[in-house]
Amino acid sequence: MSEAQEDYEKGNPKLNELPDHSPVVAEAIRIIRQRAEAEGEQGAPGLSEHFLLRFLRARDFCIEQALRLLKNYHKWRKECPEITADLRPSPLLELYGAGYHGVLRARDAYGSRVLIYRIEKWDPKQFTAYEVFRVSLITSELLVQETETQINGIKAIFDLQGWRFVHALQITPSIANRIAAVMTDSFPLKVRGIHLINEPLFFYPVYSLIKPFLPEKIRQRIHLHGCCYMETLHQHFAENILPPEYGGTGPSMIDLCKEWTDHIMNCEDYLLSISERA
Ligand SMILES: Cc1c(C)c2c(c(C)c1O)CC[C@@](C)(CCC[C@H](C)CCC[C@H](C)CCCC(C)C)O2
Repeated sequence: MSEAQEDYEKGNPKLNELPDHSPVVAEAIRIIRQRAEAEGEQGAPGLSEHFLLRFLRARDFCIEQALRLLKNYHKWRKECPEITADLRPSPLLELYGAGYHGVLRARDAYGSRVLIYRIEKWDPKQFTAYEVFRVSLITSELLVQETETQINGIKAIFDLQGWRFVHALQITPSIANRIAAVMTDSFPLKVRGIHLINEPLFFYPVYSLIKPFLPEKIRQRIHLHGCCYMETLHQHFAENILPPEYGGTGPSMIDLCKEWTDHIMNCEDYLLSISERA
């Protein structure tokens, strides 16, 4: 068995560093495309090189696992039209405007992208959990285009300040199931860390709804910091990349939220083109 064949069977993180057009990468793309076509996988975004490459990188070039991820991705999208049918950000502008979501300008020390969500800014009377979920999917679809993010993954900080009973009611078992699926084997991003801060006691029942669906590997990457999070959060993220709201010296949340909103609004045509009912 050749070296490349062995890598394709077992996966090898070293291949992630190879440039898009190296022969080993090109061969992997050829194999996975052939198999995907043979199994009738032809979703909305097609089977282009750059599309297939993100599945290979997410699974360190193990072709079997990358193919399973690709199938789960298509299946998940079809099963969740409330989330995937229309990925245009404009219907969600008020949520963005409230400052619900931003992405840090700088990557962390491991090259991961860092996302921040502030539950306090989500009014459940105005937006359903499906719409709030869509915010995360839109960001994920844009970040997954970046080679560095395909290699080094993402980290998310959820600020659960202001989490209320009305929020908890939105997290039905079916939503909990979708949260777990998209974090584990239905989206081609490596989830390198989930940091919950300011979570109140009555968030734990919601967490225990999601937890059973998560594999051990992901569970270990979820950190519950509570309300005295500053010190423990700073063990994971350098102060110079965090906004002042979280004890850092980086750009403020207002600026980050605005920047990210402007960016996704500029990508509206692309986001429409990859919507499930485009
Ligand atoms: C590709 C991708 C997506 C799409 C994604 C997340 C991650 C890590 C991804 O890699 C995390 C967030 C999530 C699952 C959307 C969550 C939407 C809900 C409605 C937010 C409510 C608040 C949660 C009850 C808070 C805790 C959830 C953690 C245990 C993730 O969307």
